[in-house]
Amino acid sequence: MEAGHPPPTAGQFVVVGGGIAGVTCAEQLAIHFPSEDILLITASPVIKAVTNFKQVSKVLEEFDVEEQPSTLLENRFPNIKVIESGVKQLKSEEHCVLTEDGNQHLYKKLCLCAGAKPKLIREGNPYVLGIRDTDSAQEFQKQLTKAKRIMIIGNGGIALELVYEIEGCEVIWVIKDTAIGNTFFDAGAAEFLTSKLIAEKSEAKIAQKRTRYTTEGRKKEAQTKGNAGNIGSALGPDWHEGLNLKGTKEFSHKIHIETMCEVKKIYLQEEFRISKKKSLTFPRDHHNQSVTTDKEIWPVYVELTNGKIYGCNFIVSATGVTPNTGPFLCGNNFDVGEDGGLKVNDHMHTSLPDIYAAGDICTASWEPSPVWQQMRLWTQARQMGWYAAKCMAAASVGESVDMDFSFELFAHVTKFFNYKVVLLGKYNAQGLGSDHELILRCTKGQEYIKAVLQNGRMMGAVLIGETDLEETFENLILNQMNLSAYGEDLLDPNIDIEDYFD
Ligand SMILES: Cc1cc2nc3c(=O)[nH]c(=O)nc-3n(C[C@H](O)[C@H](O)[C@H](O)COP(=O)(O)OP(=O)(O)OC[C@H]3O[C@@H](n4cnc5c(N)ncnc54)[C@H](O)[C@@H]3O)c2cc1C
Ligand SMILES: NC(=O)C1=CN([C@@H]2O[C@H](COP(=O)(O)OP(=O)(O)OC[C@H]3O[C@@H](n4cnc5c(N)ncnc54)[C@H](OP(=O)(O)O)[C@@H]3O)[C@@H](O)[C@H]2O)C=CC1
Repeated sequence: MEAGHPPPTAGQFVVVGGGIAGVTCAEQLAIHFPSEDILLITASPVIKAVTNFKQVSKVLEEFDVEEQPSTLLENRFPNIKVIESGVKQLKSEEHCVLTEDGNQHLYKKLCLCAGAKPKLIREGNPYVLGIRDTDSAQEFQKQLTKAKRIMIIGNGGIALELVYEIEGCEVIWVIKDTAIGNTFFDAGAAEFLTSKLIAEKSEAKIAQKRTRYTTEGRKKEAQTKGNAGNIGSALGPDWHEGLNLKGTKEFSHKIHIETMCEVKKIYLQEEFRISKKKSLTFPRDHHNQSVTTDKEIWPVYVELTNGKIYGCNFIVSATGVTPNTGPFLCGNNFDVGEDGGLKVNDHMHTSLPDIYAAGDICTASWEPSPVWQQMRLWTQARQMGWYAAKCMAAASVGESVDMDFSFELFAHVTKFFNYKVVLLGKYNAQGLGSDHELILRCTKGQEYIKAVLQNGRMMGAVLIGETDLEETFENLILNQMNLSAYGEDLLDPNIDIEDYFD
């Protein structure tokens, strides 16, 4: 053992990370073993608790997330002890973790749930912001209140939410693809949503989604920012509800989309002034009107791979996440996936003895069901944390456990541009090649429904709007009924498909 450290506590169940995955895992372990102490070690002074959990259908689930002081968790589960200190080092051979407060903790079984970090287009550039936790979201808001124009890079969940929510600030949205929202939508769904984006945004306040964060937790977080370099838990749905996402201007929405390009070079103001040869591009809105004469001097200029250059106040890099596997895991020989996550098998077990992982940090490395894929989402963090606890419990008493049902079918419910969005199975025909057919139904401004079929069987679906079809489609994907005989009738609005199949 490390010289100078207090003697380690006895081996127990230890969970690292106070996000959805870690907290769910600790809670389940506490329920399985009421007479044992469960240690939850987290770098953030608030934890994320799942509340109001509702199983909407067999696989679809909805819940709220509350950011709470860790004492609330300890009150609910007297056998959970929370340590608010980052893990400095894992010593897997010694079954021990060292924390930044100078203590060491022996584990008999450990679950790593340390989440992920934003994957930024440029590390260390003060004008490039990522959004992950409460602190980074607040920093973004602070910068936005002084901004006239910002650039958003990326085409996934965060970018989709931001372009819809930001007001009073020009947005140059830079995407690699031809259509918006590539991580969730195909071109058809993107077109359906784009029409909403360019339509004048209603003055009415957008209906709230879910999630409330307690100010209690926030206050405490502000007071205890002692864990320099450590990240807080990821935000979740409705993270922007409490933030005033308004720039300095009076207009509502001004978005210019640059498709099929990436960032080539970022110039600071001074660098740009020196390279005078470059001429500025004036951004245009959807009517091809110049939105500015651009006499402005901007703090930062961005050259895109299509040759255009835009000045802006700052850049948001909404370009995905990287699993948070270092430096506290250095020196341990984990198998990692292509995306850098800790590989876990069908029992959430990593490649090292007695170490499990769940949530954004891990890479699912089992042979998945044909209609499931990993995405770093809230629901999967909860499901993985829950299932990891079940596997840890079973292993410690020598029992076997079957794969949890939630991994049978990918199911995600969320909101984009104020539409309810349900994604099921291979919703974008991922991995199906050209051997599939799509059946579509679209009513502009109201709903967009897409069913993905292969050999007459439904493999996935996208449901945008209040379609009420999620349960029926979920069943059709799960039971793999041959739907060839129904053809296009499957989405005929005159046929009540729910009655047909339920
Ligand atoms: C802006 C934003 C919006 C999102 N919106 C949605 C959405 O609408 N729907 C959806 O499904 N998903 C959404 N997500 C994704 C979702 O939030 C994550 O997938 C999920 O929260 C991951 O949970 P986790 O527990 O694995 O990790 P995290 O929530 O990141 O938790 C990791 C925990 O580990 C702790 N930690 C890190 N390092 C250490 C260390 N060395 N020692 C101790 N503790 C450590 C952290 O402090 C934190 O408590 C969003 C993400 C972001 C950033
Ligand atoms: N409502 C919801 O469900 C929400 C979910 N989230 C989740 O939070 C996490 C973080 O969100 P986000 O950052 O948007 O991540 P996402 O993974 O959703 O999207 C990242 C986007 O950035 C693109 N990209 C990656 N690298 C570059 C680059 N160098 N230049 C330009 N574009 C690039 C990706 O394109 P490509 O795919 O081609 O690599 C993709 O379009 C994700 O796990 C996401 O699923 C976030 C907000 C809302």
